[in-house]
Amino acid sequence: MPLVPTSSSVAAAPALQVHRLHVTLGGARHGREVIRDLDLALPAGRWTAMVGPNGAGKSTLLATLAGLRPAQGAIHWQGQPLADWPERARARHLVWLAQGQGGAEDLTVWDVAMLGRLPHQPWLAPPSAADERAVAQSLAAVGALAWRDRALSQLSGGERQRVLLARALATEAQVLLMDEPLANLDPPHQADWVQIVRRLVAQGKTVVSVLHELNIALLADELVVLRQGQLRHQGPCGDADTHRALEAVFDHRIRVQTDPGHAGGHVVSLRLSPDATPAPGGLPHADSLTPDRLHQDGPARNGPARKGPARNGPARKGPARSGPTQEALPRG
Ligand SMILES: Nc1ncnc2c1ncn2[C@@H]1O[C@H](COP(=O)(O)OP(=O)(O)OP(=O)(O)O)[C@@H](O)[C@H]1O
Repeated sequence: MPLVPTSSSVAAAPALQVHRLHVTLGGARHGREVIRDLDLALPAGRWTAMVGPNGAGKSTLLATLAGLRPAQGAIHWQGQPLADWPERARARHLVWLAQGQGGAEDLTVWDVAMLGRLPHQPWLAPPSAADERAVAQSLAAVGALAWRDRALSQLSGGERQRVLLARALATEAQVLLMDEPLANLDPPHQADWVQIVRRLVAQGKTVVSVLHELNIALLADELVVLRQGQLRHQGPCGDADTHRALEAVFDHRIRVQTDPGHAGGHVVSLRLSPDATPAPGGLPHADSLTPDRLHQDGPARNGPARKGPARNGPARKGPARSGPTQEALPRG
């Protein structure tokens, strides 16, 4: 495989190398290419945040890196082609937390978290002491141990999200891919999530997370900025070039400023442009919806129902858009 160009920040051997990746969704006949000719190298033992506008291809890319979407091009984890990983080894090495995961509604919180141990368990074997310990520690880490006997269906959106995070943690994988893991989490639990990620990284694990919460994304080590299925920038979160790239992909509707009082030292604020002033009735003036804007980032941004400030918050999707669940990862 040809060497993938690495950014200056990818000093150590990359955990992931992607070369000339193309992903088409929607079938062979009416398919749309949503990832185009993408090269990427992600550092091992670091936290990388993937950001970009709605429809940029973030979730598709993350699922593809987990081996859950057919793709053209090369994906190497730890220098080994993804397809060559034995299924069971891959399921232990790589865990994927999808946004808005459903399923397993009748299982208890404990049993849901125990699903994360499947890649470690012999077929039909009861949980080992190590399994029990990993599940208890993971539930404790997200503050969910007290609900261990409650059914998943009895939990709020944020509580459920924490249990699904515990399931991912219980796998004790070297690489964690998380798609909008902060959806439904209140600020204290968002802060807890950041601290959990920091701990994982301190243990040498690699975390890749798709985030709409830009202020939290800027706490990562590295930012991958996507738009229209292409890599627009990759760089350290503290770099001015990264900040400018971030502002550009969001049409300068955000501003990144230095703020020593803010965790990480940089803060993202929204810019309200005059041409987006709501008309009577709350919708943007039709004049502000230029053809350019209407067609910029695909269907998700079309029409007057632009999300405005909410685009920076937890944009949780319903189960219908959530794609394959974590159980879809091969466990062998
Ligand atoms: N089954 C499908 N067929 C065709 N196009 C699809 C399909 N699923 C998603 N898409 C399109 O693929 C593009 C990328 O979608 P994806 O969910 O990866 O974007 P995203 O960056 O995660 O968006 P968001 O920030 O809204 O979650 C979007 O334009 C979307 O409309």
